[in-house]
Amino acid sequence: MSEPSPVFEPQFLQVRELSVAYGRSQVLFDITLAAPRHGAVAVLGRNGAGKTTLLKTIVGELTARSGTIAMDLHDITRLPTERRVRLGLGYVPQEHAVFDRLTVRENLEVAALLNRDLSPIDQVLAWFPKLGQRLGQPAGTLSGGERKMLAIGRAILSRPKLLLLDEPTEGVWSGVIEEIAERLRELIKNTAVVIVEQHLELALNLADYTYVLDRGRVVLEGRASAVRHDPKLLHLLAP
Ligand SMILES: Nc1ncnc2c1ncn2[C@@H]1O[C@H](COP(=O)(O)OP(=O)(O)OP(=O)(O)O)[C@@H](O)[C@H]1O
Repeated sequence: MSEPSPVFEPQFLQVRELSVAYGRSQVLFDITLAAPRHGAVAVLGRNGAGKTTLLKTIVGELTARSGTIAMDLHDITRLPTERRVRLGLGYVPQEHAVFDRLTVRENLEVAALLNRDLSPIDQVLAWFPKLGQRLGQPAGTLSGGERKMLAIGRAILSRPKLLLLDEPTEGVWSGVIEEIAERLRELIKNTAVVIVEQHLELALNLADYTYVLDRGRVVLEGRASAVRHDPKLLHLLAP
């Protein structure tokens, strides 16, 4: 008797041969990448490699020149951002992820208002108890770590099925990084996550699979455990 063929779960996010340009300047070249329904993939690469451009194109802030983006088998390549959000897309951008002049509470309330599928703000506070002590404080006065917690908290209020995280620990004191990482580990158990992260150890720890970009191309990919030991890795990340 022959072996039964393995059953593969379809990937939740499927990016195929994606090319993106700013005007005449092409920045991404034929990127192919996938993320499972429950699990994280990391996107690494030195400054300017194209990581943020990739996330912005998946969100719909930038338009693909060619290639396709599918989410849960829906082709979203030409959909406006709000339709992608309705299909379950969440995004924590690298910058301007919170309203500086609004308090922590107001930031969370605005996010809850914008999302139809409300989950209580209390859930965010249970996740990040530090925010509970800062509810009346303008977000602009938070520490780097607290701002990231608020940004992630705002994103999870909509219970995204796919969450894109652009440098969730940038500017965060090392003592707080593990606290954020712990929450992300919980989230990854039931969410598709794409994480762009400079903190190599953290990225390889959280992700099942890793893509390394260099000048807009995927030049190395594989299971995080294999990429970690690839001799090309440090060279590709060197400034
Ligand atoms: N609005 C823009 N107009 C023109 N070129 C841009 C624009 N934004 C980014 N670029 C260029 O696109 C390339 C990729 O930038 P991107 O921000 O995607 O890289 P990155 O890998 O996210 O870098 P970093 O780690 O520094 O955030 C860079 O060469 C950058 O200068």
